[in-house]
Amino acid sequence: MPVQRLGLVVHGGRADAVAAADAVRAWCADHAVPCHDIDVWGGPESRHSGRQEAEAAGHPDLVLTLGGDGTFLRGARVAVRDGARVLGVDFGHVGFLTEVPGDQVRAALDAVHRDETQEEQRMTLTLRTSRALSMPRGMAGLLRLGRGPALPVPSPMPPEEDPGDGWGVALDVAAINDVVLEKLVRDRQVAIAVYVSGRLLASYSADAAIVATATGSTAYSFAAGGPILSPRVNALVFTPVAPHMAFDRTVVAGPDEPVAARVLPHSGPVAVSIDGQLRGVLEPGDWAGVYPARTPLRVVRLGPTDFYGRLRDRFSLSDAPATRNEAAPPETFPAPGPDRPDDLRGLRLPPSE
Ligand SMILES: NC(=O)c1ccc[n+]([C@@H]2O[C@H](COP(=O)([O-])OP(=O)(O)OC[C@H]3O[C@@H](n4cnc5c(N)ncnc54)[C@H](O)[C@@H]3O)[C@@H](O)[C@H]2O)c1
Ligand SMILES: Nc1ncnc2c1ncn2[C@@H]1O[C@H](COP(=O)(O)OP(=O)(O)OP(=O)(O)O)[C@@H](O)[C@H]1O
Repeated sequence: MPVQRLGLVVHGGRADAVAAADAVRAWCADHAVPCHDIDVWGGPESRHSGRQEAEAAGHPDLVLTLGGDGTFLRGARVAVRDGARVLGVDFGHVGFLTEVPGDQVRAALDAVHRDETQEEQRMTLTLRTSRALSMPRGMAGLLRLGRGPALPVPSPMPPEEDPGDGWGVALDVAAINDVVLEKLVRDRQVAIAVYVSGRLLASYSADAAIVATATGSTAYSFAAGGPILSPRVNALVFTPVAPHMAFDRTVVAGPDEPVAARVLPHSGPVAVSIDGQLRGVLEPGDWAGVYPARTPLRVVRLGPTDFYGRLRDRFSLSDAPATRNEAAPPETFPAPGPDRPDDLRGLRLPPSE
């Protein structure tokens, strides 16, 4: 379907992204597509939830981001609320989530408009907490030392969704990368009992506990020693950060196996971060349960994804020194041939020639 309305998220600190935004507006004018700038950075009065941003932008069906992974996450937060698609144009440092090189923005928009693109659905995470989240007094000032003003605390889902006592409060939020429970103050670790699929796994005293999606498996979860998951996998990846115990392994849970944590009595305050943004604080006695959100993120792909090529490229993977004298191996396996044996037909492999 052609683009009906475009929401534009721009990394204002990058001259090339700002210039590309002008090209996008010109493309929209040429194609009679309404274009709405979405200010996801704004001051304290203008930082809104994804749902409010989507409404203020007139519910775009395509959110285009011009920036790095952070800019993509900010735009995706708006897109996922409405089931809109998101396309990331790369003007950043890592560019794991962005799809299109900066100089190909017009060609990419043409392809989307002509319906020549593909869509990839990424599982997102949401959570229930024992009580509505709140932010401690003075936090807003501290957050200004970081990436700018805080997002609002997530609202509870409408009451009709809530079955009542004991199940806590369902929060109206969708994480693309991760939900992180981390220590709020540097000298007080989090102490949490962790449950997978409703069963106690272990109690941890740690700097943080990460619950990541496959998308987030290359972000904080990776830095904490977690595994890399294909974006095609729907799973919850639980990884403790610096746990003070011998068992520090990741546990990968299925999409119907929630990961929950009870904050233990002697724990320090626990910051709840969603995709890197602090959204509230839990205290001893509180709990949080993380599970798949109802809406997946719809990511525009210009062609078949080469996730593993991107992995090799973005993480600058180098081959073992012991293989240095070998001839460079072929880029693909198996060598492409015209006909694929029957038993390989259903598998995702590089296209045959
Ligand atoms: N130690 C760490 O690596 C660490 C610590 C805190 C948060 N984070 C991550 O930062 C994310 C927020 O990203 P941001 O750009 O707004 O803040 P940021 O700039 O602090 O991000 C940190 C880095 O993570 C990269 N990144 C983000 N999502 C990624 C993904 N899915 N795969 C690979 N790399 C990814 C970014 O490009 C950036 O280089 C959080 O969701 C969390 O996963 C990482
Ligand atoms: N329009 C804007 N107004 C105010 N601040 C902005 C604007 N655009 C970007 N910024 C600031 O730029 C920074 C964006 O950093 P962030 O790391 O999220 O970008 P990114 O897209 O991930 O790019 P990179 O890959 O270079 O990190 C934030 O500090 C944000 O406040």
